[in-house]
Amino acid sequence: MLNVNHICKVIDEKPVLQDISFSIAKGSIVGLVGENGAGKTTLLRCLVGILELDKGEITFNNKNIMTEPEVKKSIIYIPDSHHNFNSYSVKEISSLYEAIYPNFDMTYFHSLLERFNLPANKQLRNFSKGMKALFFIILAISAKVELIILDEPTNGLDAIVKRNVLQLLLEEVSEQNISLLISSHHLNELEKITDTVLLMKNGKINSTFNMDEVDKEYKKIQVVFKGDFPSKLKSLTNLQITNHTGRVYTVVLKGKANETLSLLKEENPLVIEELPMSLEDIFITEIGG
Ligand SMILES: Nc1ncnc2c1ncn2[C@@H]1O[C@H](COP(=O)(O)OP(=O)(O)OP(=O)(O)O)[C@@H](O)[C@H]1O
Repeated sequence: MLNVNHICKVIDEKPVLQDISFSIAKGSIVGLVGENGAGKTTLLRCLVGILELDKGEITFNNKNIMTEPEVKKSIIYIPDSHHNFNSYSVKEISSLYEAIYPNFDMTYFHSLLERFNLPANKQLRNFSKGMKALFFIILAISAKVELIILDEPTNGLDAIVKRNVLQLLLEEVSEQNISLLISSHHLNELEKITDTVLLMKNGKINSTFNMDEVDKEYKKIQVVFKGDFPSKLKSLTNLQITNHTGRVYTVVLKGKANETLSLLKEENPLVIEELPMSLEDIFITEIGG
């Protein structure tokens, strides 16, 4: 559906995106994660043609988004800040989106406003930060497009609304067979809903994870030795200590995990236990921290 082929973007002589390629299939939920300044927002802005590419191409349903811009009616991008809309009313904004997106469903839009207790007769400046975030997610869903791109969508939402909104997005994906691309620093939320996660570092896609196969690639182990952590294990390139409190160490093994696990066991640890691997563990292992 969406294909990104070797795209590059330079801003102020700085290479912000460097040779990025990936694709998003119909019906999938893809997460985009990376440290601050990695280039996530720039990438999202390129995907919808707000920023021009310096190299590479982006196609949606085999149509180039730059040379065949009508294809952008099938994609909606919700940025992480909505200040530009403050002086407009709910009615004005929904009418604007209805004019842009041919399948915009106004009846559904109003039913979602009601479901989430948002007023339909106010200006956006009267909404709290969380209400605005919720409003734009509802707007995106009501546009009935094929791909929704969300930048930090759950910032400012309280725990209950957040859970309901994520549930709503999941329902839309399974019932309408749409796709989602979500950039977020909330790794615990992303790991619950995504099929694939793209990890960005310094303007590049550092790695791509299929969330169902993470356990094959990594192992997270908690281990306690009688004395210090053996120095010969510390020098292993596929072993990273991610945490330690006293003599209790948490390590992540990447690749050849079973072989390295045997090396740990050979050092006769007092305790050795495998823990579930989270997206945050992957992030720390790959980005370093
Ligand atoms: N308009 C701009 N002018 C100058 N530099 C820019 C501009 N937009 C982005 N950059 C630079 O590009 C890099 C990537 O920024 P971007 O906002 O895409 O990162 P990000 O991964 O979304 O970060 P964060 O997680 O903090 O939101 C940063 O170094 C940033 O300073």
